[in-house]
Amino acid sequence: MGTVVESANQGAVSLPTNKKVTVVFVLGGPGSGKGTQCTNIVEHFGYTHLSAGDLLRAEIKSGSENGTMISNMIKEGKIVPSEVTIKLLQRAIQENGNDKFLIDGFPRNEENRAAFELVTGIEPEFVLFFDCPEAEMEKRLLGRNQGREDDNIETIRKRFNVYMESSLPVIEYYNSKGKVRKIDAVKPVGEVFEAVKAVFAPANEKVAA
Ligand SMILES: Nc1ncnc2c1ncn2[C@@H]1O[C@H](COP(=O)(O)OP(=O)(O)O)[C@@H](O)[C@H]1O
Ligand SMILES: Nc1ccn([C@@H]2O[C@H](COP(=O)(O)OP(=O)(O)O)[C@@H](O)[C@H]2O)c(=O)n1
Ligand SMILES: [Mg+2]
Repeated sequence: MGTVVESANQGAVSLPTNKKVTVVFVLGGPGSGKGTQCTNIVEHFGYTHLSAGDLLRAEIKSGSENGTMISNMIKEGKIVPSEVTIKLLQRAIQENGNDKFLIDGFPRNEENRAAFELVTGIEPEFVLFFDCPEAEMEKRLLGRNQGREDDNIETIRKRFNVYMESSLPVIEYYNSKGKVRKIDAVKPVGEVFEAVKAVFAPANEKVAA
């Protein structure tokens, strides 16, 4: 079952305005393994991976007028206003030929969730939720080594607070609608992916097992 993107993009580039897409939200705390597992899902199930955090970091690098604001918010572990993030997600969906998307790290608060639904009309097929204890997430973030400005203990603590206060309620919201597929994310990468596969397979299997 697909949904329709009502395009708000009236820019110079001609983009499809009514694209039917399937969306899976990939949620979980910072360092729970969202990005790692999305890479595996892309390989096995043919989705396109859109990381909200990666899109925001690319926007900073592109020299956008919002760059300084986004950069400051990421350093503080705060959630960037939905308007900015949704525009980036919409553009990425419209520019991509695929019709199946993993949206990783979004929606991260109630404002993200409600605005995305209102602007795009998209309801997720389901929400993949990586459940991981804070101590394990902290250890992973401190060892991530990707040169991220927010992978330091001060920002990590702020991000954990934002996660508890703002992101968990979004997961609860989808849980009450029966849409959450919860994964025990504390195990090694391969074992976590086995659990992920059970959620996506067999309907979506790209190649025969
Ligand atoms: N199951 C796992 N066990 C141990 N380390 C992991 C696991 N999954 C991811 N990692 C590592 O933890 C760090 C954070 O993972 P990442 O996929 O970036 O998480 P997120 O996108 O949720 O912040 C990375 O260095 C990654 O290699
Ligand atoms: N929906 C989102 C996603 C990320 N972000 C910002 O980007 C930061 C990094 O997000 P991320 O998804 O790359 O982080 P990880 O969970 O992968 O560690 C967040 O802490 C927020 O500051 C946001 O403002 N809104
Ligand atoms: Mg990530």
